[in-house]
Amino acid sequence: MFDDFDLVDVSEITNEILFDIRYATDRNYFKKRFYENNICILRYGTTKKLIKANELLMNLGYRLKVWDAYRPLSVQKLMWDQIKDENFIAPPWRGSIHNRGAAVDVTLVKLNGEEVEMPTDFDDFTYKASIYYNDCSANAVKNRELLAKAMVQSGFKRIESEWWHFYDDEYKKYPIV
Ligand SMILES: C[C@@H](N)C(=O)N[C@H](C)C(=O)O
Ligand SMILES: [Zn+2]
Repeated sequence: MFDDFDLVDVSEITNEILFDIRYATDRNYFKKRFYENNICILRYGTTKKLIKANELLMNLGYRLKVWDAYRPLSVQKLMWDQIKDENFIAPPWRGSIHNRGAAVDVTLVKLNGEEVEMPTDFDDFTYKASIYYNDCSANAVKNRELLAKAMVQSGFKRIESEWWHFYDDEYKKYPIV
């Protein structure tokens, strides 16, 4: 039906994953709406991996909630202009894996959608967002690592500076669009 390269609306492929695309609202670090539509777009190849991670988590009583997925390069430029810190935002001349439709910002919720405790909220651009930050509750660390284990088992990689950010380990086959 789809080719791995196709950019798809993930909600048309699965209804098991929740979406709260923060940049389609002003509930984000920038307090600004960047996207016109509240749609989660990813490469189909990446979507299949996300669905696998969600299945693993559903077996444990959780599911994924997506905060960000494909991001146009024009938005990357606007964000870079305000942050200019490569720990937290990819510079537009290199491009983000979000711009390839192969990175996703996700958190864990219970099956009924109830939030679970995590070390920080989305886009906390401080050391508290690091995957090595443990000066928070043991429950928050446990939930962060549960999320990461399911994502990594499904073909994603982590970055050190943001616990919610995961990228498809085959991202290089997808160009920036
Ligand atoms: C802006 C932030 N949510 C983000 O996505 N940062 C990563 C590193 C990126 O820009 O690729
Ligand atoms: Zn991200």
